[in-house]
Amino acid sequence: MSDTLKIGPYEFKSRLLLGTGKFEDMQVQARAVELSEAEILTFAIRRLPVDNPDAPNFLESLDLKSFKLLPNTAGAYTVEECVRIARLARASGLCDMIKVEVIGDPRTLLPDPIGTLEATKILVDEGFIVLPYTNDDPILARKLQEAGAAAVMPGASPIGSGQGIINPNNLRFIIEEAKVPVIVDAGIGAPSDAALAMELGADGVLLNTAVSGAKDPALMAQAFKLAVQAGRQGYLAGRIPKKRYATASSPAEGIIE
Ligand SMILES: CC(=O)[C@@H](O)[C@H](O)COP(=O)(O)O
Repeated sequence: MSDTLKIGPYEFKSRLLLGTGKFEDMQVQARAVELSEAEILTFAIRRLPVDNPDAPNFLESLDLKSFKLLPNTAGAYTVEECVRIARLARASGLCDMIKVEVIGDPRTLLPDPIGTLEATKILVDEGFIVLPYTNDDPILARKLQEAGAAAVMPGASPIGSGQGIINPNNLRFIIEEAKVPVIVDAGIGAPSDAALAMELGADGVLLNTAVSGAKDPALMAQAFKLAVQAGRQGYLAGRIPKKRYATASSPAEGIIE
């Protein structure tokens, strides 16, 4: 049975999306990307010298033809900035997919929900395949889908915090109602967080800091690959319900008195 992640017209075997640009060493980044088996890589457009493609940059150690690039609008604090950055990405031929980030506050880096919705509407109208980074609000997730988002990307916890999933209940609400893929993005700290997101029924996980900041990023990337696969299989297999009291593991029938 093929179990692929479908975003807009694209289909992926891997459900792990990886952020780039935060690794200390570009060779380590390349090895981590390889071991993660991620097919979608995200990067901040503002950190790329888009007006000079020959200038050194953090993507050059990667064979970009092997990946789907997901440029993001990191650093945008207004709708106008976000839309301008997205248009720049498209004009530079980077990709038709865009991860919308409209940040509402510099300390928490939480998204501005109203700006995110507005930017999503504008960019969908302009023909982008829009994947908005959003907070874990089920109502906003619904409105983003109604606006034409190709996926919704609720944060597990603040970007780079490594706190893991703060509100699994909200994620569950978003997942239950979603008609597009739900990709848990940001705040993932350990492979177990990614496995939990997938067990909850998320379609994918996007992370950066947990791998790029690990003591051994390549080994951690591999651990995340396995965790996402395990979580997905656990979800598809259907976990047992939680009960208040014990149930004997060995059935009572057939026991010799
Ligand atoms: C694009 C990117 O890599 C981040 O914006 C993303 O939200 C990952 O967050 P973490 O670094 O917390 O995984």
